[in-house]
Amino acid sequence: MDDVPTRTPVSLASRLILEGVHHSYGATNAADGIDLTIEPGEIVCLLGPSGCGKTTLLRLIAGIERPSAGRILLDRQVVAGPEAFVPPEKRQIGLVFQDYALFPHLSNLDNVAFGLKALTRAEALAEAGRALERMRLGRYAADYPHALSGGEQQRVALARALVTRPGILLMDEPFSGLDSRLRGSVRAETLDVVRDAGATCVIVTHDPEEAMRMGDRIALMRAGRLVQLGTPEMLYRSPCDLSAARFFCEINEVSGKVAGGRIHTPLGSFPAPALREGERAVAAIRPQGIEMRAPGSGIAGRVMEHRFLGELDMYEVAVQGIDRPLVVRRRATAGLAAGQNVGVHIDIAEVLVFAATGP
Ligand SMILES: Nc1ncnc2c1ncn2[C@@H]1O[C@H](COP(=O)(O)OP(=O)(O)OP(=O)(O)O)[C@@H](O)[C@H]1O
Repeated sequence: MDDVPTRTPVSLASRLILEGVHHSYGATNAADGIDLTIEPGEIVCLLGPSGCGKTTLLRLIAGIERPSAGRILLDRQVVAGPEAFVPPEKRQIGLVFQDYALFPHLSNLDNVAFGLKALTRAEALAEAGRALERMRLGRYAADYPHALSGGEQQRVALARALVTRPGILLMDEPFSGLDSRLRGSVRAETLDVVRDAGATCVIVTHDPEEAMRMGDRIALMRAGRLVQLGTPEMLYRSPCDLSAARFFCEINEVSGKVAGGRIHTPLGSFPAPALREGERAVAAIRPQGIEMRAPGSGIAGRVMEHRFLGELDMYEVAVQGIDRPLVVRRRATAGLAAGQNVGVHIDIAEVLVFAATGP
């Protein structure tokens, strides 16, 4: 094909609004009053541990499930609510599942052409062919999905989801079937294609790093609820509670008590302006926020273990007054080995303070 467009045709991106959305399976509240607005063209990742309700929310948006209360709007149209329910095929959505859900008995070209029901067969095949070309899969058009690698199958699934130019693209753990070496490149490619298409996009993932790479915003979920919504930086820097902090980064948790607006711990005192006087609290210290200098400065510590991990090595450092050694991540320091005494210094910018009785 000579006249292959290099960019994916632009969709008319939809605004998605969820208002007080509830859904339960028996006694399990899989969606427990979700309010969320996603702007046209925005990529939002639904992030959270297994069973928190991410897939249920995606299925509600798609129209595969119907909410027991609340409303879902696409642009100004109510697609789910007490007064209306629009079935999935009428919602102008594109879906990409974890297992790609390609039809094994159809060629890659026919898989992509499948949703183009409004076109003649010849038009649908031509359009599907262009979509495969854009994904650099044109040479596999006549082949069957099983002959492709996982990454290529994922791209066929993405071509199929985008060929109808949906206003909103919904992806459920789209990269989890790929091995870790392939995942990074397929992720980056997918992000380019989705941005080019301009579609609003909701991606379900349980991987915080993936959410930070892909999402304009991240919606952090727990037990059917939305616990925090914001940019990746906002969620990483200012997690709403200790559980959210733990979810984003390995942390050292050091207990202490609040006095004079600060938490006092064996590692020193840190500002705790939002906490009550006398309250038990936890200082969460990121491993990269701990520095080891010559003994005699800072807090006395001893290196218990050193593991070479490439760019940043991991050290475990015992400090008096703390039950477990601190996990420290630093560039490998020549000669710093297990058994050595060090002076521990904490970078206050890497310390978050939370009430001890978090969820
Ligand atoms: N069809 C169903 N019948 C009964 N319970 C269900 C059904 N689907 C989901 N659930 C329950 O609803 C809750 C939310 O499930 P959901 O699959 O939405 O979570 P998730 O965050 O996507 O989890 P995962 O990451 O493991 O896929 C879980 O407790 C789950 O066991």
